[in-house]
Amino acid sequence: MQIGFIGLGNMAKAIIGGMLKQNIVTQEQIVGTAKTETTMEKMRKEFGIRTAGSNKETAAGADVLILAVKPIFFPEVIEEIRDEITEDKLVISIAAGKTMEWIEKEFKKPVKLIRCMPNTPALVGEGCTAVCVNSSVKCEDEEFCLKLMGSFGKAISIPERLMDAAGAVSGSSPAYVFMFIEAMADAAVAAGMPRKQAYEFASQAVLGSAKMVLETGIHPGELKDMVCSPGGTTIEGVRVLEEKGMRSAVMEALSACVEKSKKL
Ligand SMILES: NC(=O)C1=CN([C@@H]2O[C@H](COP(=O)(O)OP(=O)(O)OC[C@H]3O[C@@H](n4cnc5c(N)ncnc54)[C@H](OP(=O)(O)O)[C@@H]3O)[C@@H](O)[C@H]2O)C=CC1
Ligand SMILES: O=C(O)[C@@H]1CCC=N1
Repeated sequence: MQIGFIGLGNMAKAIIGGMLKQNIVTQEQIVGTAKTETTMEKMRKEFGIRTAGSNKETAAGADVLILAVKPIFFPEVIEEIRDEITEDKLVISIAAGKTMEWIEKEFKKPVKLIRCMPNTPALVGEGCTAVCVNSSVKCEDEEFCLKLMGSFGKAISIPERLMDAAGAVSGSSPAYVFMFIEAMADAAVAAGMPRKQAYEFASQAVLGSAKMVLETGIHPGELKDMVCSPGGTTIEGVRVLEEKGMRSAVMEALSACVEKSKKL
C-alpha cells in the first residue's frame, strides 16, 4: 500500500507525522510532491519519506492519493494527474470548501473520492477528522480511510452538507484555541509569571477542560458553574468576558469561517 501526498505543507506534515508516530504506515510507504525542492528536501530529512519528480509520478505510484494543496491549486493539480487516476485508486481531498461534485467534475470522470477535514493536532495524535464519501467509494475504502485518519486522533463520518461546519469547529478551531491560550498566558505574564510556565498552565487548563467535557458528559455551562465560587474570583472574569462579547465574538468568527468555506 503506497500513500501519495500532493502538497507537503502544514496539514500534510501533521498527517504524515501522526501516521508515522502511530506506526500505521512506514516511511517507505509514503511518497509526496510539493511545489519547491526546498520543502521536499525538508520532508525527506524530517520524516524520511520519498519524494517524486512530479505530481504525475506521485499519483501514478499511489494506491491512496491525498490532495493536500490549497483549494486554489486544485484545477492545475487535477489537470496534471488526471490520466493517472484509475478506478482502483482512492483519492482523498482535504481541501476546505471544495465539494466532491466539484472535484469529480474537474477530473472529468468518476473517481473513488473521499473528502476529509482534518486538523493539525494530528501531529500529536489528537487530531479530529471529518470524513464523507461519494457513491464510488466502497464500505471497505471508507473503513480504511477512517482507520488511517483515526490513527492520529478521532475520525468521524458526517454528511457532506456539514463539512463547512466541521471546517470551522474542527479544521480551523485550533487556531482560535491557540489564540486563547496565548491571551491567557499573556495575562499571566502581566501578573508576573515567567512565560514558559504561563504557556504550560494555560495549555494544561485547556487540555484538562476539554477532557472534562469529553469524559464526564456534563454540559459545559454546568462545568463552568462548578468553577465559579459564589462571590469568588472566577465569576469576575466571567462578567468581563460577557461584557466584552466573548461568546458572540467566537460565534461570529466561526460563522465567518463557514461563509468563507462556502465561497471557496
Ligand atoms: N492547515 C490546516 O490546519 C488545515 C488545512 N486543510 C487543507 O489542507 C490543504 C493544505 O493546506 P496547508 O497545509 O495549510 O497549506 P500549506 O500552504 O502549508 O501547504 C501547501 C503545500 O502545497 C504545495 N503546493 C503548492 N502548489 C503545488 C503544486 N502545484 N503541486 C504540488 N504541491 C504544491 C506547497 O509546496 P511548497 O511548500 O513547496 O510551496 C505546500 O507544500 C488546503 O486545501 C487546506 O484547506 C484542511 C484542514 C486543516
Ligand atoms: O485556513 C484554511 O483554509 C484551512 C482549512 C481549515 C484549516 N485551515
